[in-house]
Amino acid sequence: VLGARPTREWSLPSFEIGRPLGKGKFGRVYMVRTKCEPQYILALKCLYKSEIIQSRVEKQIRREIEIQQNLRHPNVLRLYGYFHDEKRIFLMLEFAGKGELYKQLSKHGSFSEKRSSRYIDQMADALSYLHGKHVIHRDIKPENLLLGINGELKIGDFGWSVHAPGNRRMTLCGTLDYLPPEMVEGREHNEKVDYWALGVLTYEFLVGNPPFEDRSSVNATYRRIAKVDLRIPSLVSPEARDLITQLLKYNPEERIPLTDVSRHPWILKYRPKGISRGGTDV
Ligand SMILES: CC(=O)N[C@H]1CCN(c2c(Cl)cnc3[nH]c(-c4cn(C)nc4C)nc23)C1
Repeated sequence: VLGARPTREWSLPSFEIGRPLGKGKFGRVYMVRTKCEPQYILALKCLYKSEIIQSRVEKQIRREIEIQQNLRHPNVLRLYGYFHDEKRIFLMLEFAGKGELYKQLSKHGSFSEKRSSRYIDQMADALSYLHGKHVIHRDIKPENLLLGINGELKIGDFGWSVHAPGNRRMTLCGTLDYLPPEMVEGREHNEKVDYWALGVLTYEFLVGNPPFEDRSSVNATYRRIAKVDLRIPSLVSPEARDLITQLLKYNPEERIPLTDVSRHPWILKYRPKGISRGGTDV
């Protein structure tokens, strides 16, 4: 859309500001349009420097920008560029026409086997691409996923991604539900943490809640993850059950590799025969 690296300098006056799309941790996201021809629609993410410095996440934001700017994949939200003024940093992000996936998930409760399978197929594609560039996402969950205009899945937030392998102590601000045992136990971890998260995501799409959720306490969730206390309801098909159990292995080395996910029976069963661009007819 906006070419590899915009030769021109972007600034706030380059855009007509539209409606707010939502808010991230450190600021808001607005739908905007470039003033000059050709007019592009973008999502402009505004981050406040003061908040970034206060929360001591400057390095993380720099990493997010550096990582996402170099990624080009149909299931990864593009970061076209960024600019800043004295108070704020602005990220020029691809606009995902069908919005946040978690809103669809909470609206429907859970997704059909076909819709879930199509999403997981696209996630496996995107994760293979990221791992090929030695990027671990580390924060795969419905809240970080967006939907393009044709229903195709887009991984959005790269706030927690690192270059593999990582074992940085992370202030656990988000949900623990997606963390694998090795991260819950603060041990060294590698890109196989995303395999575990893919298994959690598959379960949550089909069942409507994450597998180790225990609303009684954070520690209860910790314990269930560390024990891999996995109970898959009978509503889940045997093929989906097989894939989930092959991803949710305590030992990272035993988790089914992404190449095998892409050719798993539950994935092949629903893959479009024609040349459709991997979208999910919703
Ligand atoms: C943490 C974070 O950035 N979360 C969200 C806010 C909106 N944002 C979007 C981003 Cl970053 C990109 N594209 C979006 N499209 C939408 C959206 C579209 N519809 C119809 N409704 C919405 C909402 N939102 C975005 C990411």
